[in-house]
Amino acid sequence: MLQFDLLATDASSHARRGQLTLNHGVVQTPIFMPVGTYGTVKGVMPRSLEEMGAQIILGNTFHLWMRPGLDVMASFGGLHAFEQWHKPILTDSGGFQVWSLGDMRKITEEGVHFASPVNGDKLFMSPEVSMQIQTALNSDIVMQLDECTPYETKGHITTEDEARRSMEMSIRWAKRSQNEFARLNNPNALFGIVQGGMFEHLRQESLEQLVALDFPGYAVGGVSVGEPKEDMRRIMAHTPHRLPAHKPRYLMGVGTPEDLVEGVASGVDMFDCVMPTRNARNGTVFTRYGDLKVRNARHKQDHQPLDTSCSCHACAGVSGISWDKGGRAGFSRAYLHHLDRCGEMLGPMLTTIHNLHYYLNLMQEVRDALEHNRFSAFRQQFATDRSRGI
Ligand SMILES: O=c1[nH]cnc2cc3nc(NCCN4CCOCC4)[nH]c3cc12
Ligand SMILES: [Zn+2]
Repeated sequence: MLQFDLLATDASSHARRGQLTLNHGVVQTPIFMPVGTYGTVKGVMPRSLEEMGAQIILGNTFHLWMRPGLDVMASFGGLHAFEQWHKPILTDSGGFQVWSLGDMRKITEEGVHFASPVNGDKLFMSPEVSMQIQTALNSDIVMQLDECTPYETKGHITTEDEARRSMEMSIRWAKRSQNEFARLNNPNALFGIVQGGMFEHLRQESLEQLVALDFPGYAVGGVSVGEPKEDMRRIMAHTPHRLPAHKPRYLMGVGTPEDLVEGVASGVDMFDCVMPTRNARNGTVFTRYGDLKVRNARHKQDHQPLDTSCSCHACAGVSGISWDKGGRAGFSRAYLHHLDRCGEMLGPMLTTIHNLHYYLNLMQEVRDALEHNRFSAFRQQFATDRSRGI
C-alpha cells in the first residue's frame, strides 16, 4: 500500500513538501534514507536512528540474499523483525550490485547469471527472482529489477545506441517485475526506475513508457555511476519534475548535501547515499560551514565540537544543546582527532552519528522551509554557509 499527499509546493522551483503513507508508517518528504546494506546502518543502533529522525532506511536485496539468505529472512517474516527496525524499509532490486560484479556476471534478456562473491555458487537474478526476494524481505518499497546503464566501461563511454538498448530492456524488466509482484500478491509498493543514460530524449522515452505502466512511485536511476557532476546535474534537472506530480520521486545513490538541496529544487522527494556513513568511517565530517577531516592536526587542541550549530549526541551530548547556544556537553574536535589517531572504534561511531544527523537535519530544515514558503531563501543561505569553510 502507498499513499502520497502533496502538502506544499514552492513557487520558484520544482520543490515540494509531501507525506508518504506506507505499510510500516508515515514518512515526511523530502527525505534522506540511511543505507543499511547488510541489515544494519553500520555502527548505529535502530533506537539512535529513530532519535536522530530517520523515518525510512534502505536494505539491499542482493547482499541479504547472499547472507543470511532467504530462509532466514522468511523465518523472521522479513527484514523488520530481523534487524529490529519497525518503520518503513526500501529495498533496492539487487541489479546495481550484480552489475558491480563486473566480469563475474553474464547479462541475458532472461536475467543475470553470476558467481556468488561469497562462496562462488552459480546464481541467477531475474525480475521474477528479485520480486520473490523482496517479497520475503517484506520491504515497504520494492524496486523493479533494471539494468543500471553504466556511464563508461573500461574507458569506453556508453553510446546513445547502447543506452537505448539498455533502457529498453529495463522497460521490459519493469513489466516482468510488475507481473511477478502482482502474482505474488505483494501488499507493498513497487517503483519503476527511469534509465536512458546521459541522453535527455532517452530519459523522456523511458519515463513515458514507465508512466504508462502506472507504478505508485518512480526512481531516477543510472546516475551517480562515475559520470561527470555536470551530467548528473543535467539529468537531475531534466527528469524528476517530468514524472507524475502526485507520485513520489526517488533519485538513487545521490549525493552530497548540495546535491540533496538542488535535487529537492528539481522535484525530488527521496534520496539515499552511502556518503554520510562511508565518509564518517574515514573521518570526513559534514558541517553547516563546510567539510572537516578529524585527522587534520589543526584539531589537536580544538575544544569546539565538530559543528558548533549541531545538536547531535556527538556535538551536544545528551543535552542536545548546541555549542553556539551555550551547550558544552558534546565531544570536542580534539577528542575526535585523538580517537582517530588511536584507531579507537568510538571515533567512527561518533562521526557516523553526526553525519547521519547532519543529513537528516538538513532535510528537516528543507521541510520547514517549504512549509513556511521560504525554500528559495533557505537554498541561498545554505550554499553561502557551506562555502564559508571552517
Ligand atoms: O540505476 C540504478 N538502478 C538500481 N539501483 C541503483 C543504485 C545506485 N546507486 C548509485 N550510486 C551510488 C554509488 N555508490 C557510490 C559509493 O559507493 C557505493 C555505491 N547509482 C545507482 C543507480 C541505480
Ligand atoms: Zn553533530
